[in-house]
Amino acid sequence: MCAAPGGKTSHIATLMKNSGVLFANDANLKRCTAIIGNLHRLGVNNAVVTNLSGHDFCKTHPNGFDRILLDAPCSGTGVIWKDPSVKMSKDSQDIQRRHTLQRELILTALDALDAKSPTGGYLVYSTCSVLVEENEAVVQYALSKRDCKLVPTGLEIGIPGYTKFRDYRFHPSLELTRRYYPHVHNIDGFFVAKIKKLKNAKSEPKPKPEEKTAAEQQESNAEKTGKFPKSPKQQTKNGKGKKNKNGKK
Ligand SMILES: C[S@@+](CC[C@H](N)C(=O)[O-])C[C@H]1O[C@@H](n2cnc3c(N)ncnc32)[C@H](O)[C@@H]1O
Repeated sequence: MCAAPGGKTSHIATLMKNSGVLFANDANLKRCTAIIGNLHRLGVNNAVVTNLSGHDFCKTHPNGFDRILLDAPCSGTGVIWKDPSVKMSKDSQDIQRRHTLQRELILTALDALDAKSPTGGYLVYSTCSVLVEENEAVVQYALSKRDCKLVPTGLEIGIPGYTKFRDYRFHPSLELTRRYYPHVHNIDGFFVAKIKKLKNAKSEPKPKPEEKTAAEQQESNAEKTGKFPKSPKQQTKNGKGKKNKNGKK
């Protein structure tokens, strides 16, 4: 769904051996030309390249795809070793913007899948970010908004995704997702989740207030205020939680 320049599309095309139909979409027209170039170079002749925003993707083929890869636009915090400028060029507002876009795209991707597909109904969500806000929090949001469940990725390496992180609490099935770190796995920092869509009819299961996890509470607070909760380190830095000279908070 966010396919340029086409690295993963080319790999999928190789696995499909020019059978079936492979759609490669990207919102950036210039970057679409890179997909076309790569597919031509590799002799792929079963692919259709489209230039749509992911938001419109499900409108073209609602419930129409067997499998979707959403390799979402992200902060790139997993590839800092290749591009150290990421450390200086991204602030918390960038992360908030990406988190919002990722949540929109993951719902669109689920709406474009066919739950009744005899061979699929699967969405793979991935990022080259190591931030919980772009990974587990996005998947948790999808689980709360659509009838779907996490399934094993089938990947042999990688460590399980977080079910708890600082104040976040995620569904236990988040441990089926996989995280990768350069210093552990000698590859880019990466996150992968495989999701099975269970029903084509849209349903937004609304949790009762008492069922809201801390993370969901934070999510809705973040939606209201546009701000993520600060990490304990940031809170100390800003003086919150620090005692004043009289020993009072
Ligand atoms: C992580 S890159 C994809 C890399 C690609 N999957 C590969 O393996 O070569 C994310 C892509 O998302 C695209 N993108 C950003 N916003 C988008 C949107 N709203 N809809 C669709 N694509 C979008 C960007 O143009 C960028 O090419």
